[in-house]
Amino acid sequence: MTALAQMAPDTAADRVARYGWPDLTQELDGFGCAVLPGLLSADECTGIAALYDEEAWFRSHIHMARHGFGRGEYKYFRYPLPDLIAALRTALYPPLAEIANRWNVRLGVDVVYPRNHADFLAQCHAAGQGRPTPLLLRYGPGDYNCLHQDLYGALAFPLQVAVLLSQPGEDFTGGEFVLTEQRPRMQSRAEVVPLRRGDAVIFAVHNRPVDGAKGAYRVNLRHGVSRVRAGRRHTLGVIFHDAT
Ligand SMILES: O=C(O)CCC(=O)C(=O)O
Ligand SMILES: [Fe+2]
Repeated sequence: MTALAQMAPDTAADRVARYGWPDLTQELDGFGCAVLPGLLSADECTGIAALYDEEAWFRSHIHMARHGFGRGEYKYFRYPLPDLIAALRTALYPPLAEIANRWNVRLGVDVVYPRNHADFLAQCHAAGQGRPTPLLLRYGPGDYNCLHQDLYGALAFPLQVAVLLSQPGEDFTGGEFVLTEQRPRMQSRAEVVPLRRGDAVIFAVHNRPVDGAKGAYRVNLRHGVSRVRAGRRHTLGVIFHDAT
């Protein structure tokens, strides 16, 4: 077991509270994504990436090429999650639930997410979604992640987070985080999110409201990763709904 399991989980809430949530909310409302610079330290990034080779932490291992998902691989964590990852997921959820609830109001969706992640997970479990979805991804030269949506059942929390664990320009080149937004009867919009090691991107899982002349309409988002040109790139994915 690495030092990771011993990291103090109580700092996660402080870290999350440090960010300027009004500005982040504006970014998410305007563009469907926002960056949390330096959510993890360099040591934490190295520690989490190193878990990839410790089988005991994971419930499954996916080779993307076998499924047509791209090229590269990832592993889903099993419960109990490493402390730091569990603490971050719990701490990130409440501000995101506020945004998600406002989005639902704007879209006329009659769903209110509970304030605490534990209560949302209880809803997932009651709906037959009980498998953990946080994951570690590993890309090498030529690897990429096709545009996709991380939906794992009827219940889906509309925002998710990915943390870049490797340093662009040092550990790898290429491998940009990409989001596309498909607007009804319009051409798609792409967004490339510049990240440094330890930065987290918050983004919409499948759709979000955009204001139009006749009220808010729904746009459809997908995310992926462009081709890694050289080196190795690791990411931590934090999804808030559990899977069937
Ligand atoms: O590797 C990345 O940056 C994207 C990972 C991803 O698809 C996810 O976290 O859901
Ligand atoms: Fe994803």
